[in-house]
Amino acid sequence: MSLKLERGSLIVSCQARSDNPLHGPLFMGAMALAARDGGAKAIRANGPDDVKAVKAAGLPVIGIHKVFSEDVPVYITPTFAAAETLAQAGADIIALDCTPRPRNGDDPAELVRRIREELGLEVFADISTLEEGLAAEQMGATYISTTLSGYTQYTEPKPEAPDLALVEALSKRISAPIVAEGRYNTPELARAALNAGAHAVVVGTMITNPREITRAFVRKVAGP
Ligand SMILES: CC(=O)N[C@H](C=O)[C@@H](O)[C@H](O)[C@H](O)COP(=O)(O)O
Repeated sequence: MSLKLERGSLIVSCQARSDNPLHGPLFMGAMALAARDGGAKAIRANGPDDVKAVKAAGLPVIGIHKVFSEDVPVYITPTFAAAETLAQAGADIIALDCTPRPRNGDDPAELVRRIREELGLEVFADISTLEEGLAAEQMGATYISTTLSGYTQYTEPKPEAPDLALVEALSKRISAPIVAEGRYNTPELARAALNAGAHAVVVGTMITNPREITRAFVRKVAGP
């Protein structure tokens, strides 16, 4: 299966870090089933174990492999080896950090080329600026996603709102489908992304992270 998303598709990101009580393939697999039943058109998942588990929902899977290493900012699928484990687990497309930041890993253009040629898979580029989106398109990425806006040193501090301006700027300059991702925390914001030119929207935290959702409620309820 490759990733052929219709315009207006909702992608649900099912991820839970190791300190999250919902960490692990059992919970992420169940999240994917719930997302599918709710109408999601694809799942974004982290690591080969979770990718395998979410495949059971029968939806296309955008696989990422977060590998953290000290002193470098890039952690989303930084190496070909990380991408390979996702392919073996059944990912339908590989997402990776396509920013030009220092990494313990492979140059993103080289990674895109090898993933396409050696794994036979397409690439979903995570970027944070218009320039990075333009570069990712040149590298041969199939989808360009605003995932990292607010999370690179030069786009910090992270605002509360999603980066709709980046979606609009990318959609005016790039013919590849643009995916809006990062802080789309309400259905209205997801709709606004489509109106700004996005082809699809990824929602993570507000659908699949009850701890963060609880925190958001607590902040309002317990505040002045
Ligand atoms: C910056 C980074 O590492 N983003 C990650 C990428 O996979 C995930 O932690 C996010 O949850 C995902 O992008 C969806 O965004 P949101 O959870 O805001 O809906």
